[in-house]
Parts: sequence; C-alpha cells; structure tokens
Amino acid sequence: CDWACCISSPPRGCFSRKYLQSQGVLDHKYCAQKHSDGTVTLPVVASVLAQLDLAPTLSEKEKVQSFHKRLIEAAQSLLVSKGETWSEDLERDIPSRWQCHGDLVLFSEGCFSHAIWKDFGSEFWTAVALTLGVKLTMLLGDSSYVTHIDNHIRYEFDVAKCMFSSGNITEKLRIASFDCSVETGIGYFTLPYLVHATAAHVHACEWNPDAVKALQRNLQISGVSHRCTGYQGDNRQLPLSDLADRVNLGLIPSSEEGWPVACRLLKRDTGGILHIHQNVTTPLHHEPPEHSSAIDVEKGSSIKECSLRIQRDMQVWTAWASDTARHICTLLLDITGSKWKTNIKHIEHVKTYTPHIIHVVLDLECKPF
Ligand SMILES: C[S@@+](CC[C@H](N)C(=O)[O-])C[C@H]1O[C@@H](n2cnc3c(N)ncnc32)[C@H](O)[C@@H]1O
Repeated sequence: CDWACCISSPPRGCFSRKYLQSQGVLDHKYCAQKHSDGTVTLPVVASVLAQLDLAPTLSEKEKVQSFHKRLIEAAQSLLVSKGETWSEDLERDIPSRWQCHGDLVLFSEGCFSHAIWKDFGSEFWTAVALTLGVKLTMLLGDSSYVTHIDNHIRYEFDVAKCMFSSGNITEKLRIASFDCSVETGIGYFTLPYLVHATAAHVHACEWNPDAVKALQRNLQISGVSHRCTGYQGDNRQLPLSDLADRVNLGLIPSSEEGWPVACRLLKRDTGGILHIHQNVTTPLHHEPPEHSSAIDVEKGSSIKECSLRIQRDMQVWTAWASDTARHICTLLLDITGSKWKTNIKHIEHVKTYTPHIIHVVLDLECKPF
C-alpha cells in the first residue's frame, strides 16, 4: 500500500485523531483504516514522523542521545557484517547532532568523512535514514521539498532553494506570545505573527522567488493569506512607508542595512516597535587557571567568574543597544524631518554561537515627540 506512513500499534505510537489533527500532521489524502482487532490506523505525513513525540517520557536531550546510540549501532552492525573492524575513530565520525526538515536530514560538514562510508554507498545511507526515522536523505532522494512543523505551524519549502532557520525557535515562541491583533507588521517571522500573535496584517518582502512561492503555499495551509500582502524583491527598494506598528529586522549577523527602510515604515503619528537582531561580539574573557590549589576555592572562583562574565556580556549588549537606539533616532529624524524618542524595552538572548558571539534581539520602542 502506498500510505505515506501510518501509526497503529500501541504503546509506541498510540495517538488520537484529535491530537494528530491539532499537530497538523494528519495526511488528508488518505482514509483511516479499521482493523479486525478494533484498532484504527491513522495516516500521517511521512515527513513529520521523526518529529512526533513518540516517547513522551524521554527528554529532548535523551531522545537525541538515543538516536545517536542507535546510529552508532546501525553503522557498527553494517560494518561488522562486511567483515570490517569497528574503531573509536569511526565512532567519532558518527554525528551526535543533525537537523531534520521533514523527511530530509542535514548533517554538518566534518562527520561521515571516513572513506569507508562512501564505499558502502546507498546501503549505508539507507541504514542511517531508517535509524533516524526518515524515508530518504538527499544522498538517496530525488526531491528536496520538505515539511517542517514548528510550534504547530506547517512550513513546506524546497530545502535546496530556500533558507529555513530552525535555530530561531526560541524567538518564534516569544513572538507567539505577543498579542498583535490590532497591529500591522512587516519583516521576519510572517507566519508566527499571523498564526499565533494574530496580527491584523503583515507585509512580507522576500527576493527569493522560491521562498515567495513557499510562503504563499504556507499562508494558504495556515488559512491566513487574507491577512498578508507579499512583495517579491529587495526590501531596501520597497515603495512603502508610514504603515507599521512593528518591524522585525531578523537578518543576522546584522540587520543594519534594513534600519533606514524600517524607520521609513514606522507609523509617523504613533510610532511602533523595532525588533533588531544582531550578533554581538563580546571581548575575550580570561579563562580560569588550569590548576587551582584548593577545590572549594576553584568552585567559588568559577561561580564568581561566571557571574562576572554574564555581567560583562550584559554590559556589551547594553552598550550596543544604546548605540543602536541613538542611531535609529538620527535616522528617524533624517527620514521624517521631526524628532523621535526611543526606549530600550528588552534585550533578548537568542543563541550563543561561540562564547563570544551572541545572537540578541533589541526590542526598541520608537515614538514621535
Ligand atoms: C536567514 S533567511 C530567514 C529565513 C526564514 N525567515 C527563517 O526564519 O527561517 C533570510 C531571508 O531573507 C531574505 N532576504 C535577505 N535579504 C533580503 C533583501 N534585501 N530583500 C528581500 N529578502 C531578503 C533571504 O532570501 C532569506 O529568505
């Protein structure tokens, strides 16, 4: 049967239709099937199987660890069946992290680098794909169109042609908690603003035609197309002004090129909020000495070091935020010809790339005098 994928046997995957519906994973192309023993098999989209919470008792970390262990076991058993010897070197070559986009898995460079995996070819990649619960990988597959479900929003896109950042999930969750029901917005995170923050209207500008196509499709899937106006092209050339209560400037490492257009877009009479993303670089910190004379002293100093480090990081972010606020004030004056005041409402820490490069978001309130 050509069912995309199905879940039938408890206890591993016993879900109600309502639960699957609420997660947006029921595959409506197929009908449910009733079996002679009274159980019912519900069709789900194959690509989301790996993301379903199949083992609610395990934490996310434990789940990744368990997949990593299974990946090692699968590689080991294939290798041994071919008469090869397992080694620590090979074990280190098995990745412990990866990104799942529906039924496609992305591994970083620097893993599976050993020539032996290449020699095993598709047999090895099939074992990897099966272990991770995906149907295919780019190494075997012929389609790069994927479905990714993030906080109940369904994103369908061509992963080979569009960029999707799953690392922004904490920021998407924060946006989901906003109430934008009387607001017009523009910028990043169109779908979370429309679906969860229930924005009255969102303007979305994108220069990649494939991403525009995907956005149109996803707006329809979420049933929010009527609250979105899309523009294809360079957002710096956008012929719009004086319409937004909120502008999301999500481009990193810096969104600075978009600041003038964002200032032009803010409502002239009431102003609004700019969410300015930036990778802020903090100075290198002095690491604690390798050997310390007494354990309790070492422990004490590491806590102190840690809190000092956080304080220094916060000072760097605050200094960056103050500079940015001043810069935005100048831009607003130049663009509108009148004075504005800005207020740093919040600085959100999104992600640490290295201990010294930190992705932050400044929520800057801008009001005309
Ligand atoms: C980092 S990706 C973000 C993708 C997605 N919004 C997400 O959060 O996962 C940045 C997106 O902005 C688009 N982009 C970058 N600069 C642009 C510009 N000047 N005008 C229009 N679109 C732009 C890129 O094509 C890309 O789709």
